[in-house]
Amino acid sequence: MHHPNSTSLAIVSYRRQHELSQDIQLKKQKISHLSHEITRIKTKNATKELEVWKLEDEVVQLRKLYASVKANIEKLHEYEEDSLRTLDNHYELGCKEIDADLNRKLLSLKERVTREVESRIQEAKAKSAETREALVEDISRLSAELSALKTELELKLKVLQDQSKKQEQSLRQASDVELARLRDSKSQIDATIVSKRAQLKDAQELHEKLESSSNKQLQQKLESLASAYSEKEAGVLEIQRKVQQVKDRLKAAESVVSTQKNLVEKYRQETSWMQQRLPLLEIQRRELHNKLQELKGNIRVFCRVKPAEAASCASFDIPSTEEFNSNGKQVLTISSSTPSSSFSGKDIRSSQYSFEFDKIFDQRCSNSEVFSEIDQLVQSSLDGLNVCVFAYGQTGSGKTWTMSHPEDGMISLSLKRIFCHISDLKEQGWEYSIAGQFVEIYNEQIIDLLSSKTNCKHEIKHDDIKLQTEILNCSTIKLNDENNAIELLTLANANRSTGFTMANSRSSRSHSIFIIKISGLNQKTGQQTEGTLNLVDLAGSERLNVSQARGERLKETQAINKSLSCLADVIYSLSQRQNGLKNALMVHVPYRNSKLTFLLKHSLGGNSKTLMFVNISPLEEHLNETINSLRFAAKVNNTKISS
Ligand SMILES: Nc1ncnc2c1ncn2[C@@H]1O[C@H](COP(=O)(O)OP(=O)(O)OP(=O)(O)O)[C@@H](O)[C@H]1O
Repeated sequence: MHHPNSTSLAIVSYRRQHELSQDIQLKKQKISHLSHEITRIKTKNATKELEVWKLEDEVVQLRKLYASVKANIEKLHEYEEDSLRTLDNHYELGCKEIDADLNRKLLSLKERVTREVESRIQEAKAKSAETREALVEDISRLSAELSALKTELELKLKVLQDQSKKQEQSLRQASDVELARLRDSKSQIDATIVSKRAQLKDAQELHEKLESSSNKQLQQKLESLASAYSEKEAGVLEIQRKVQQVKDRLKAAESVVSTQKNLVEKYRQETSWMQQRLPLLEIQRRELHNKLQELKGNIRVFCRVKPAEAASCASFDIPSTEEFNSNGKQVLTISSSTPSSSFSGKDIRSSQYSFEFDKIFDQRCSNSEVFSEIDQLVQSSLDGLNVCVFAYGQTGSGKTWTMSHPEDGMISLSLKRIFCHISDLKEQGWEYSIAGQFVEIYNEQIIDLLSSKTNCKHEIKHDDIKLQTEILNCSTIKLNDENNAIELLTLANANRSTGFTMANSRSSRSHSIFIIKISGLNQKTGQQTEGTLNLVDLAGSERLNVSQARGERLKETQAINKSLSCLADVIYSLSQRQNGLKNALMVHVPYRNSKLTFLLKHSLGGNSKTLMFVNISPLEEHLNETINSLRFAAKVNNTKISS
């Protein structure tokens, strides 16, 4: 293969050869030389030519190869194009298929997604509806709460605003006051400054004056000022000491006050505790009080000896107040130098008699001392029990003195004590209602001493459940205080029979009974009580010669004897019952045998308390009656007479 460059070179070199051959001719010297060169070049050229021929051959070969390669390439191209076309076709077909498949899938996916989306939308819609409802509820609830809160906040705000307004007002007032005070103090300070300045000026003038005065005067003044100063200092020290003393005293007083306060607080607590316990303690007190009265005896007999008026007294041996025998009784011994012929049985021959009593009051005892023994029975009547206090004895033995003395008789003192207890018990919630009746039993007839009506029949009615007694048509006066009671007693005394018998006033021939009805209600505990206190002044017990009595007097005498002996029988039977004798409940108590015992039925038996004063005269001449009275006492006291 011949390269174009090589070809041009060959042409150039041929031309040059040609030129050179022309030059050779022209330059023969150089030709030989150059001929070598040429020969060498020719050789080289031939080699080159050969190489060119080889190269041209190679080029031809290569061209052939190129052509075949090109043909192959073209074939390959064709094949490639065919393949590509086929592939394109396949691709197009595949693409179409894939497209179709994809479209299908897409469609189904679309449908599925659409369905899914729709269902989700439905669900979401449903949920959103629920949520919306809940939200609506929440919102309405919250708005209600909000409005409530708002109202509350508004109220609070208003209160705060009011408070702040008030505070602002008070602050403003305080600041105004403070400002005024500051202004005052400023003006005071200004005034002080002015006065101080004036003083300073004075002092300066004085100073100048002093400076101008002699040294001696100054010295004297200085000394006097020094002594005055030391005096003042001592005074100040004294004042400081006194102030310290006052402070110390104040401190001590404060500590005393705080101790007192603590004590007061302690007492207050104790008082409130006591007040709480008071109703319970009151119940216990009542129970204990009643037990004590029972231990003392539900039937008690006391003897009271009237003060001696004459010299001819029987010899009375009365024990001292504290002297009791082994039975817990006091023994009265009477000795007589001239035994009375009216004594019967063995007593006639005896000149010394002994009687047992629960208590004996001698001639010196006052009514108040006597009352101290029945005081507790008055308390029992306030506690809801029925109580009877009798005064028994011959005419003139001191029954009326004991029972009805206007100042310190048992009636007066009992009333005083009742009203006193009532006011004491008020603190514990007790309210009492007191009513009084005053009757007389004369010839077995009841006479209402609070009424001026005569010929009025008074029947006795018993309430066996409440253990209370009622006298029909009998006046009852409500007693609110002692004055009412005094009015009642005055009225009774005025109405009391003033008819005279042969020897005595009719009052001595009748039994007088002052009935005090006591009803209590405790507002705090609801407890109720109903008690009756009967204060009885019995008819004179002296024995009358029935055979000598005529008409009214005979009737009186029989009635008195009957009722007194019946009273003794009733009390005796009751004491037998209470002493727990065999078949005690079988013991008959003859209440009905007299008006007196029938009237006092519920105040004599059961849990009621009976007290009998046996009033006796110390006179020798009354010894018979005294012995009779003591016998009566012995019977009701269920004791034996020793002689
Ligand atoms: N303890 C006494 N101290 C002083 N004087 C007394 C005492 N007891 C009685 N007397 C006096 O004795 C007199 C008779 O007393 P009183 O009227 O009390 O007796 P009585 O038993 O009530 O008589 P009657 O049955 O007639 O009513 C009165 O004058 C009275 O002053």
